[in-house]
Amino acid sequence: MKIDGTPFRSIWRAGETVRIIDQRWLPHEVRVVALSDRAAFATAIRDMWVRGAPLIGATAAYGMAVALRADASDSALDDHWQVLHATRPTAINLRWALDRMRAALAPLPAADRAAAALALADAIADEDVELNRQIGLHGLALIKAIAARKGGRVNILTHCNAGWPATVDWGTATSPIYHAHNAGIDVHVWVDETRPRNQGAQITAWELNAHGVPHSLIVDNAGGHLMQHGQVDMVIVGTDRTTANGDVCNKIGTYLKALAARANGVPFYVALPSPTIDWRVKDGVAEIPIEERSPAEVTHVQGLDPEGRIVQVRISPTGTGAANPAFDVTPATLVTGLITERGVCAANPSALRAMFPDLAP
Ligand SMILES: CSC[C@H]1O[C@H](OP(=O)(O)O)[C@H](O)[C@@H]1O
Repeated sequence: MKIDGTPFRSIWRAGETVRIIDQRWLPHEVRVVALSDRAAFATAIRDMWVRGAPLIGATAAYGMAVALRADASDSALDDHWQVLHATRPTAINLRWALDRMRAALAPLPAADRAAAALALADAIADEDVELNRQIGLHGLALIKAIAARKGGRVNILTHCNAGWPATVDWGTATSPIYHAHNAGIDVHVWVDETRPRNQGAQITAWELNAHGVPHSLIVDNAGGHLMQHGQVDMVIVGTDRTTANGDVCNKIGTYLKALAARANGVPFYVALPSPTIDWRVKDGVAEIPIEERSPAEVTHVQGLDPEGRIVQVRISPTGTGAANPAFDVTPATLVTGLITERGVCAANPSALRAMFPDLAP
């Protein structure tokens, strides 16, 4: 999408150099950095310079390609896989991308692996852009139907950031919104700030602002109230891992939004590209590993000080500890539909298998 009129992706290549937007400093600074070796890629994923399931996968693919320049031996291929896979546990796209890279590279002579890996990483990035564009077209049909039914502004609530910075481009949850806005439909987005890291306040609000999409920032706990008062026509969120049964793992707080949506008759949609489906897992609550991040993300908050410096401030007493589960799992029974690149399907095993007969085991 565009930043000040200039088209951007969240990750791109300039010759042999891979560059990213370091998202830790958004919305106040757009810092572009080059990632030069395996350690830099691992740090960028682990410390959330880049984040969002599809982008994590694309970044890991490029990380594998850059790592192979240093050592492309069979043992190194496995070691690169291990180091990059260990960065974050929940988004399945990380494993999906690394598995796809290793499967394609292992049969090649070591001398050919780095170049082949770079080409495959490029392909994974380009595929992600197209998958998300297609998600947007299928989601657009849902928004159009609501607009036709109510004959006015469509109010959409989203949680965290499943926007273009969470992917290579377009986003997943935001792609239908961008398509609807571009088609002249009057859409407005309730943007959950999304504690503790505030990806909604810092990234979703920033990207919607840049594209001119009407939006309002809300505290995470306002969504249920807005739904009770008829202020939310649909919820669209992203996901970091969706199971073969249709259970949806996403940023912490998503489950509560799904409960409020069900209680108020608000359709709850999840937008995802097929690499985010983990066909090996059925019961999301029991089986998906939930990342536990630093308590400091809860006890501190980042923002601009009066002098315009980006600072962290403590918001709780020094002696207060914190728990920080980064994700939760919404059972498939609370999901109205899954907006995929092939169409909208029900969140159940048979519908998923019918939508993806070539992928389902
Ligand atoms: C399109 S996937 C976006 C997904 O990833 C985010 O998590 P994080 O910022 O920790 O990587 C969040 O769960 C979003 O819904």
